[in-house]
Amino acid sequence: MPASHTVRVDLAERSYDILVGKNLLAQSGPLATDLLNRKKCAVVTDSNVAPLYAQIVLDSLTSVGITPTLITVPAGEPSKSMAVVEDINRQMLRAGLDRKAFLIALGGGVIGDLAGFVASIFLRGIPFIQIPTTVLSQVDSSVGGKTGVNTPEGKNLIGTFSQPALVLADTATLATLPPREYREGFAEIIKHAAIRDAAMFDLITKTATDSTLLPDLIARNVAIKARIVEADEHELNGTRALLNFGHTLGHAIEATAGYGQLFHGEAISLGMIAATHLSVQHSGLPLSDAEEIFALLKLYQLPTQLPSSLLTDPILKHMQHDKKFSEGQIRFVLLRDLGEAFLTKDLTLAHLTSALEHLRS
Ligand SMILES: NC(=O)c1ccc[n+]([C@@H]2O[C@H](COP(=O)([O-])OP(=O)(O)OC[C@H]3O[C@@H](n4cnc5c(N)ncnc54)[C@H](O)[C@@H]3O)[C@@H](O)[C@H]2O)c1
Ligand SMILES: O=C(O)C(=O)C[C@@H](O)[C@H](O)[C@H](O)COP(=O)(O)O
Ligand SMILES: [Zn+2]
Repeated sequence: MPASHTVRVDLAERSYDILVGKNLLAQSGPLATDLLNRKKCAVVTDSNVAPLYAQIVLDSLTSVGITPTLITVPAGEPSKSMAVVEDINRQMLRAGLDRKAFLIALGGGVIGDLAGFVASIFLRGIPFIQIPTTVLSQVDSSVGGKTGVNTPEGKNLIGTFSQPALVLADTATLATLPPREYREGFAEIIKHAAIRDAAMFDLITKTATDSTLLPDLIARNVAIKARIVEADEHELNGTRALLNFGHTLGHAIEATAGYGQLFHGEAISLGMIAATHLSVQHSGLPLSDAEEIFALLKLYQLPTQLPSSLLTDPILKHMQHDKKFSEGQIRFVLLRDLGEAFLTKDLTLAHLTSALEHLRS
């Protein structure tokens, strides 16, 4: 069955398709062969996804004469580490994979970031295909080429820009997501709408009670990211930085909680509420718009209050290790209106402290 939606990411020689639809896993072998014409590959996945979906992908690969090596890492954010990167690279070397091999990242954003990074450095780089299996990874992390791992100092501090050759977003896989992991992805969906497309709020609201709308929402929502990445692939001209809405404090909150304690989307929900509050105070965002964002995050049962165990000082310390903090200045994304984001360096630590206080009230 063909994909129900195709979104093209136009990046000259690094262009690729995002296919969105049901039962794409079973087509991964023929699609990979048509595109790459390579005979060996690593399939990197995690311990939750492997028993559910690895065999379908392995069978599809072998059906077209590709020899796959399955590599499974423990599920969860702590696997996004340099130690696991080294381990995967060494497993690939021991399996005899060479520069003619390719890699498939099968899983959520953790696997996409981790395995995409491995592909970008293994023998100085081999092509890779993203097969995202969470809402978050289908609308966000599988697209745009940001790969990498965390360190105790902060999120995503080691990594590369490396675009996939193809993204296969099989929406049938979302049926097995636990509810908390399903809902988490809507934080990034709401983020895309908040920064670029206020009209999408309606579809996001309707999808909460009608999941048949999900493939359409995913395709339309990931297209927002695709257009932004096309305009600023390497985050150089200020356009791509808008995708960091909610992330300046969100990443710091996520790292302070301890990787995996608060999910990425949950931390970004808190970061967006803080950024929305600052937008009302500093950039004229109407309070009713801020309330609309808040209501949508609530609808998807995302966190709206900072856990009391997370103290302000450690959060601000983590924030100062982030890529968004440089030469004493904080890069922050605010909203002027729903769907209209902009970048500022005018906020101070005092402003962020007050936004964190707001998150506690
Ligand atoms: N590169 C980017 O542009 C980008 C964008 C957004 C987020 N991220 C990163 O993505 C990561 C978060 O991704 P995530 O939310 O997908 O987390 P995740 O990869 O940890 O997946 C969430 C959980 O769901 C399980 N799972 C995955 N697919 C499943 C399925 N179909 N059925 C049942 N269980 C399944 C996983 O094993 C895991 O336990 C963070 O590290 C974040 O920093 C990267
Ligand atoms: O693709 C981007 O650009 C994003 O900012 C998407 C974010 O949702 C994602 O969490 C990203 O990893 C954050 O980027 P970082 O450079 O701040 O680590
Ligand atoms: Zn994010």
